[in-house]
Amino acid sequence: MIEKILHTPEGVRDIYNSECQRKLLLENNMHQVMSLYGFKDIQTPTFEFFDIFNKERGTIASKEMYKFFDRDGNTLVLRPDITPSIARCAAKYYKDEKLPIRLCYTQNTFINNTSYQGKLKETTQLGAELINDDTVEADAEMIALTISCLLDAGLKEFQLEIGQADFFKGLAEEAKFEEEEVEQLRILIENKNLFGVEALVSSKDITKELKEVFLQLPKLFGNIENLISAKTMTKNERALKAIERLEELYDILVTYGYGDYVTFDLGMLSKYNYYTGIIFRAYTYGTGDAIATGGRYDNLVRQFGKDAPAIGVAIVTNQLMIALSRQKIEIPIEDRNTLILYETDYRSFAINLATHFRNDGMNVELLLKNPVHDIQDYMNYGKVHGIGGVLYIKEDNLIKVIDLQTDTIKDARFKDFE
Ligand SMILES: N[C@@H](Cc1c[nH]c[nH+]1)C(=O)O
Repeated sequence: MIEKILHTPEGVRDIYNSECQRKLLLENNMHQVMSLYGFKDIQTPTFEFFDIFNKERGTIASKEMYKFFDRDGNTLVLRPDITPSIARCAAKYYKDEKLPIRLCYTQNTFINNTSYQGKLKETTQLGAELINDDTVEADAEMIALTISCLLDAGLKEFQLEIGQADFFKGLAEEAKFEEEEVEQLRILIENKNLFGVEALVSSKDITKELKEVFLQLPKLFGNIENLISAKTMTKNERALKAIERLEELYDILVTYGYGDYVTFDLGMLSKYNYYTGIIFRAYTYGTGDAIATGGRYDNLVRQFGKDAPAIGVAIVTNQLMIALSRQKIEIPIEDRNTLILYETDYRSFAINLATHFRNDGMNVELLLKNPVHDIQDYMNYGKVHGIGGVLYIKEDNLIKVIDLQTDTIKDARFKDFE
């Protein structure tokens, strides 16, 4: 029975010991990259009013959110997505700012998805949002930032797939599809279900040319040349503009030196309806899920009262950790702690020594030796708990210096540490 209270609910888990150390280090390093691109931190609340994430915003479906009530009867949700919260903050705190705003965050999201294949319901996102910039240069910057972060994490082989929400939207607009049909078609194309697309499109009264592009859509992916061929398939202005934007984007990414990391997919559509322009996802070996997702959302901030274009990305740290571990890429953590172990008689000396070392920036674990345990027990303990060395204060004026990396023991005098 007591075992039961040790369990966590399906979809959430404890992260501890070296895994936790590696996760935080990874997040810190990538956060550093975001700082190098000029992004400034923001923290938003873990739960917000349901309205921030409702259907109109275009985030996830209501049934996938964790909802609850406050004592006044307001419906609250655990944030399933951070972009709408940032849009709210941009409208609230930067209302009159006309120039670009760069915000970044490391926060958890909560999605009540079905529990298949151990999918996590709480994940950490390392995100960046660039508001008040509608240029293709901003699109390129966010993609370059994503690539820089993934390279910094140690990944070598990954691809960033880029789509353009407007390509599909332009065609759907021309076909005069109902909202529901658009949604159906979106799912079929996203799943590359050619038969489904054919069945749906054939039942509609649209030109042969338009039908053909819809049928081709799930196949319109690959390198930049595939985009050029897609241009001959339609005269739809919005769709053509979408391709031109992608071509320009590619040119800029080549300037960044990142051309080889990107491919294009005009059939890529997102479950998030707030995307208005480019959308992208990063994939690598070792996990089927995207390790980063992002896109342009030019209409979302307006819903909170500020007319501002925006683009952002979220790197999903948990997925990235899985990929790194399956690719055997190390996140190098150091065993940086020193253990000062002392007998009661030497308490003052031990405390003073620990303070002295801490003032010098060393991590010190201070421990009174329990006679029940021998020195070997403490050495084993140190190895499991990230300790590089033990200073055992045993006798007057004698310190045993134990190096846990080499298992060597040397004697030192008190004065050696003054
Ligand atoms: N919020 C998106 C990622 C994103 C950040 N900015 C724009 N898009 C997600 O959770 O997938």
